[in-house]
Amino acid sequence: MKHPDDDELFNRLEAEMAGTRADVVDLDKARAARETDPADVESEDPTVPVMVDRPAPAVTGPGYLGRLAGAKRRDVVPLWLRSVAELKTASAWVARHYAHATGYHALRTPVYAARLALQAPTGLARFVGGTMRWMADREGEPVRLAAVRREDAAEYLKLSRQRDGRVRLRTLVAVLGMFVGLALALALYVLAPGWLQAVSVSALVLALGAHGRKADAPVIHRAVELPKASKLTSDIVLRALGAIGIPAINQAQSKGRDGFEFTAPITRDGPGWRAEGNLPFGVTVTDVIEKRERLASGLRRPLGCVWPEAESEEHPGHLVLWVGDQTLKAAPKPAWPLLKSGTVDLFKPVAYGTDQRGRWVAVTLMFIAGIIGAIPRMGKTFLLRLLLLIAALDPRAELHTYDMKGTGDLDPVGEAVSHRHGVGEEDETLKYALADFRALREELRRRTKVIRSLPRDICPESKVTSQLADKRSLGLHPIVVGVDECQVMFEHPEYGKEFEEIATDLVKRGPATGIVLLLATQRPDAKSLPTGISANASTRFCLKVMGQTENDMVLGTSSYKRGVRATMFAWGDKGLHYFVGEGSDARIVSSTFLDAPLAERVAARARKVRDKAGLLSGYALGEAPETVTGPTYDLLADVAAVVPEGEERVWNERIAARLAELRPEVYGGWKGENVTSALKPHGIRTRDVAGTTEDGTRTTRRGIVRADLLKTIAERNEKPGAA
Ligand SMILES: Nc1ncnc2c1ncn2[C@@H]1O[C@H](COP(=O)(O)OP(=O)(O)OP(=O)(O)O)[C@@H](O)[C@H]1O
Repeated sequence: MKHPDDDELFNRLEAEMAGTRADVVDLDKARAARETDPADVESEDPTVPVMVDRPAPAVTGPGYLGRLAGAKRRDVVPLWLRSVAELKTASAWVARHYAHATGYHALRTPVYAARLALQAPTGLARFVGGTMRWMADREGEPVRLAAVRREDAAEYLKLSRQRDGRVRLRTLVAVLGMFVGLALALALYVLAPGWLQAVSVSALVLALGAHGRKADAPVIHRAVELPKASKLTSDIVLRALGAIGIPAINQAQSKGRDGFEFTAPITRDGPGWRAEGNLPFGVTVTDVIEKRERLASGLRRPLGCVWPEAESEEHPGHLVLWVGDQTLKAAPKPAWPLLKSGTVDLFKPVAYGTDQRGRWVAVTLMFIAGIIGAIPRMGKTFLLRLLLLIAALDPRAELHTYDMKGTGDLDPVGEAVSHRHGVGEEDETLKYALADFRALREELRRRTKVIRSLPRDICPESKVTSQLADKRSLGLHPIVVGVDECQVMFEHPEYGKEFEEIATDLVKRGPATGIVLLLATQRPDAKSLPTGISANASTRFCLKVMGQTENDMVLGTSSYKRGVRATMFAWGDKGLHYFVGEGSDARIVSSTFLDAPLAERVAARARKVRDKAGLLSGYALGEAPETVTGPTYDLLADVAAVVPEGEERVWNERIAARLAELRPEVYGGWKGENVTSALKPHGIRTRDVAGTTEDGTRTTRRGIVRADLLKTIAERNEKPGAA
């Protein structure tokens, strides 16, 4: 007969035998080996297989100190108690709750009194009836009747005697009580002042009214309906995990195991419960996130309450499950700290939304290039406006705002503080925007030169700092450019390529020079958000999208696969988005909701601060833009000029050097890569080109084919704006 451990034994032996020997294993011998010390076996009998699992050494892994050093310490003081803002918010909620309850009941006091007075006769009847029953010892009656039915004379006599004694005593107490009561009433009637009489009678009536209440008609109703959130227990979590249809969990549970190993107790975490632990081997958190809806069904909680997450420092099978008391949408949001007062230092993180647990999430706008993507009507414009308002609150920041949708959503910011502001997709606006973008490119070049020329001790990291931004003479103040519906720019038949070229440059080199580009689009695809831009953006905000392609376009390649899926947001989840940036993993954030009047209020405050500091400029002052530095050059023509006929294939580094010679003020400092990225938007592909270096070595480097260049120029001339 097969021993029940044989399978396990085989599995263990498999690893040992694989590739090393092909002996037929004698199971009895092997079993015996399991019971003997493997070390002995190894030394004494070479034919017996060596066990794969060694007995645990006395000390496993790092020593005590090592384990202590690596231990994860839980917070002594919870986060919400450490943050003054969160403590204030929590206290304000509690205060508001009780103020509301007090007001609610105070207003209804007369109604409550009338109801109680009406119920007083019933209460009196109940009181009298109850007293009579008590005096007559009615509670013992069923026992006495049972004795009668059993015809048990001895028992009956015993019970009757006891009852007689009890009735006598209770009657005495009742009569005494009645006399005391009457005497008290008489004394009150004769001696007490009017108010005390009134209070006593009212108290008596109310007490009788309360005694006469019906169970199904409460006198006092609740002032607030508290959401009922049941406690999250391990049973509920296991039940839900077993119901989502992951085979490894189901198999474990069918064998009587849990299928999930809790690594910490289930605790309260903000306005919800947090459970964490290890999924079975091979199951990842992404597998669970994919089945979030089923998980919510298993937990019997609304979808908006259930947030399974991975923890970046743990293995991919470590699940952190946070279950909120209320859906993210319904949960009360703390007031935005910058709503009524305060200014911003763009070099520091600024709170712009809250996470599932109601904690502030901050964004540092400096040194980023951000993209915002979503399907229409999910709150993309509101989010962009919020970020621009944050920028507006740093008086040093120069704002360039473009609302290509043309509905005026960015006007509160634009009218109040923007240096450049454009609304609509008319040709005039696009020309204005293009001129501004060209000026920004020039500014970018100027800034790179300024930064390069600064001594190391002033500019140690070769990028703008808050101190450098303060020095107006250097002109390195933050510039924040926000474009809503940016696809209008990039898809424009005439200016699209140039917009793309400049925006790509701003995304790549802008952050270090203090220029921040924020682009929002409702159609995140390669045309509306060119890959040169989407791939280089450092910060991403993705509200609800419909599919994997859009998701990865906004959040970065493979995000969908890793379980970062903005497709899971519901239609009503406005303002809810995945936020990638600030050097951390994707986080779910509910952005602060500021409607147009609130936005106007914040913008007006921002304008006041700027006005005081004398930092208002451009559009906000009603100034027309200075004559725009249009393209004083044509890149394609310039490249054609430096690649003479006969030179069919040429290295980009050579083109860069020749361009720099041709127009040092424009192409000074260009390298081969600059040529590559500048030509890319025009559709000119860079390939491997064989050539000879200055010292005569034959080698292959990146370059272009002259025919491609000429073809693109011809197409452009034929169809103005095509390239
Ligand atoms: N953070 C938020 N919280 C709650 N509701 C919001 C939030 N942000 C936006 N909304 C609501 O969503 C609606 C749509 O917002 P918004 O105009 O920003 O969408 P959009 O994605 O820009 O749409 P479109 O693509 O049509 O421009 C707004 O009218 C607003 O009421």
